[in-house]
Amino acid sequence: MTDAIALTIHARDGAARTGALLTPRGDIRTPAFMPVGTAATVKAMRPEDVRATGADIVLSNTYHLMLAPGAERIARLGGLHRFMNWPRPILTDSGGFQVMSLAKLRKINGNGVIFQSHIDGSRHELTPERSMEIQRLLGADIQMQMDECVKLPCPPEEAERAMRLSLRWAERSKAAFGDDQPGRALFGIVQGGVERTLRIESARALVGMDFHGYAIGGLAVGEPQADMLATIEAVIPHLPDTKPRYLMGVGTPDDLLQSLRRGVDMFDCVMPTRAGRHGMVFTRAGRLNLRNARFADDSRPVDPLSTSAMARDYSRAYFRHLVKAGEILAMMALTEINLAYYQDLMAGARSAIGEGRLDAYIEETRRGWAEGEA
Ligand SMILES: Cc1ccc(CCc2c3nc[nH]c3cc3c(=O)[nH]c(N)nc23)cc1
Repeated sequence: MTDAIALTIHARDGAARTGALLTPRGDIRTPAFMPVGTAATVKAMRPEDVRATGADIVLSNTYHLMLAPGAERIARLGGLHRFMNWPRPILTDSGGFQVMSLAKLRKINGNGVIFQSHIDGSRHELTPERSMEIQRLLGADIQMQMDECVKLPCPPEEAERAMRLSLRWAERSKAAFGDDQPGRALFGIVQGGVERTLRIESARALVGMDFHGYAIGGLAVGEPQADMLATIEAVIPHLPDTKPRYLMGVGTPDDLLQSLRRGVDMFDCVMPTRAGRHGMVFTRAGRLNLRNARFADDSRPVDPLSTSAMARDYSRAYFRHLVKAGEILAMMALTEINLAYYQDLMAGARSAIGEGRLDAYIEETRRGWAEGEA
């Protein structure tokens, strides 16, 4: 068993790579899509069904779990894997991002962030040390440094302030992670807004601290795809080739393809699960808004080529009926269909990279969306 979490690369196609992150709790095939399980559940899905879509790892959240049910309680109950009955790898975010986007009356100072719970208004402080303590109590296999992600667009001096604060918090997170968590990893998070020089300085400083992997943060916050891709192209050459690269919060199927061909290994996004709960499904022929009246008499399956039986064995008309009626089965089924689509997309990319035909795969996938009679 490897001491830390090691990335083995099986094949390359241009800047893209396919391989696996080997962890004590199981291998993570890359490029990987990681379903979001914010409050210790991938919403509307049982863990065995999440696994059946092809997921090797799920994400969970320091911010949500520290507020409810509490990190110490989860630790007393055997840790997060036991608590949510997910024996495979779990990655937890450090909480700072969620505080800034969810909490009330939050205030960042050099030491950390003070905020009021969005649940009951109770007052909390989250520091790099406390974030790492929570992630350790949860038992996360991949832990994230505490950072500050600025909203875009923002003035360069604001991006610089947050980038430098994130570097100071990177040092403190690494010290608090310690060297007594074999088989677990700590990832640094590159910040710097859309400022090329700040991004490069952040990446080089983090590499100097020697993390197990590196996330590109500060994106998927409303910037155009071109800005996101330019930032990835600026950062990747400054990250170690044999360590994993995780693009946080990204994205649409096209975002994933465009990013993995530039060398990204890991993705997370709420889109497939959130869209599924709102009646929108991803298919090989593009997106379907199943609330639309045009599906009322459409007896065709959602996506006959999906690995999900829900996408093959039920009609669009049936799912439109369920969505309009607010039936719970709609949320369950459409979430599963979307997660299966994202996993199928990643599996196709892994095979294409392995066979040196990634560009053709991307071309034929995008053609399916364009031509699809979705
Ligand atoms: C459960 C869970 C949900 C969400 C996330 C990622 C949340 C997320 C971002 N989402 C969109 N853009 C994002 C940027 C950042 C970022 O810069 N830093 C951090 N720590 N998280 C981000 C991680 C875990």
